[in-house]
Amino acid sequence: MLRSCATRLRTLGAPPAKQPGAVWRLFSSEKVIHKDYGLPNPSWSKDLRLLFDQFMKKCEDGSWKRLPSYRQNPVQTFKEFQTRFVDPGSVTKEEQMSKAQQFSRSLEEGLGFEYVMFYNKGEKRMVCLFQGGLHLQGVPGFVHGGAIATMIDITTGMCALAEGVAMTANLNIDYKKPIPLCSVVVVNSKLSKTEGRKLFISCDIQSIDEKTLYTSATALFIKLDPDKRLT
Ligand SMILES: CC/C=C\C/C=C\C/C=C\CCCCCCCC(=O)SCCNC(=O)CCNC(=O)[C@H](O)C(C)(C)COP(=O)(O)OP(=O)(O)OC[C@H]1O[C@@H](n2cnc3c(N)ncnc32)[C@H](O)[C@@H]1OP(=O)(O)O
Repeated sequence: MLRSCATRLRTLGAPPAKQPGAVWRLFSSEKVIHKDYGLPNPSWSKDLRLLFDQFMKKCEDGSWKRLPSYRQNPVQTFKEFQTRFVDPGSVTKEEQMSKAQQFSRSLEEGLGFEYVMFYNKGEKRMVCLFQGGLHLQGVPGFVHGGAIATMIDITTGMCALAEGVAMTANLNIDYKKPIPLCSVVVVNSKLSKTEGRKLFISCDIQSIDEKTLYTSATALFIKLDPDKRLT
């Protein structure tokens, strides 16, 4: 389903996957550099690089695909989303739209959310390799629960988006062990059931040696109905 996910995201205006660093002209007066954040940077630990390399190997036979990740979606993405699902009276102004950023990509490199996602279409599984930086602290030395929820929402969300444009309706999280800051963990999500527009997705977060289960969660996403306005 990844091809259709990628196709859908492109339909919504995301930059094509094969053009990291390409210059995208959104308005005649504005140029935005779209950097692909799902690639190694100097803040990535040895563990994260190692895991990244392992998953890139898995991509070679086509069973897994790495997802590119951008800080900003082109204005066209907003426009198409709003045209399809938002009441014309409540659409966001174009100037504001151009300044919007993906929340999880808006912090300084290495201090916030460092992650990369891989999708297995056959298994309907989305895996996220995540390193939580020092500015995600909750209890001293550990990642904030809200930051963990964010990563679960994004990972399950991307799993859901492979099926269509969907939003989180419900997220249940069991925090079993605290996640140390700067450690690398594996967020593993899978579409477990579909009922009409409802997508049920399970998710857990484990240490890289799989010995520690930090978090387990279930999420319900609802595919948006084009005949209903969100606002
Ligand atoms: C959306 C993305 C778009 C574009 C992507 C572009 C770029 C991608 C780049 C990065 C993406 C990163 C991933 C992002 C993932 C993050 C996702 C979010 O954070 S979404 C934000 C949080 N969620 C919301 O704000 C949603 C607020 N809720 C709603 O707007 C609505 O409730 C809804 C979810 C849209 C559902 O409303 P509908 O009117 O469409 O559905 P209903 O007729 O009410 O229900 C259908 C069906 O589902 C059952 N149901 C609904 N809600 C719940 C619930 N909370 N618990 C259990 N069941 C629920 C309902 O009972 C109906 O069931 P049925 O009668 O059996 O059919």
